[in-house]
Amino acid sequence: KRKEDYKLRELRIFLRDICRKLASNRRFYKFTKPVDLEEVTDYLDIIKQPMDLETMMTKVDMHKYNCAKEFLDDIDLICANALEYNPDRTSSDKQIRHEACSLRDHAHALIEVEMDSDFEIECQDIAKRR
Ligand SMILES: CC(=O)c1csc(NC(=O)C2C[NH2+]C2)n1
Repeated sequence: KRKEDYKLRELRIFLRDICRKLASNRRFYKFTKPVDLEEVTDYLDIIKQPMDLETMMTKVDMHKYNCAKEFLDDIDLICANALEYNPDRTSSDKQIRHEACSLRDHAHALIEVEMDSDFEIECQDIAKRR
């Protein structure tokens, strides 16, 4: 095991905790699982790269994230997808857009508060080398 592998293990432990906290917040319920393509039949016509919190937890376990920025890029993707798929002036579209923006802001704020900035810089250097 190299020194940087221990850093990436610490990153995975941290990101699992962030993912758990977001997925347990009822406000973000719609983003916890992949959109059901049998219910929402036109989803893939509009959204080319679906993302959700359960998929992100699996990606943590599969060592797909080498720094918190890569994790936040997928959070931003969840949000952008929801804004794109729900653009209308209806209250249901407005509500899901609000929930999506809240997920994005909560995730960024949680990581900002809980993550040592030097640790993220070290992880981003590892990410660059891989
Ligand atoms: C995850 C996501 O963006 C999502 C799941 S259902 C949905 N939208 C609707 O069901 C209708 C409300 N206007 C269309 N958006």
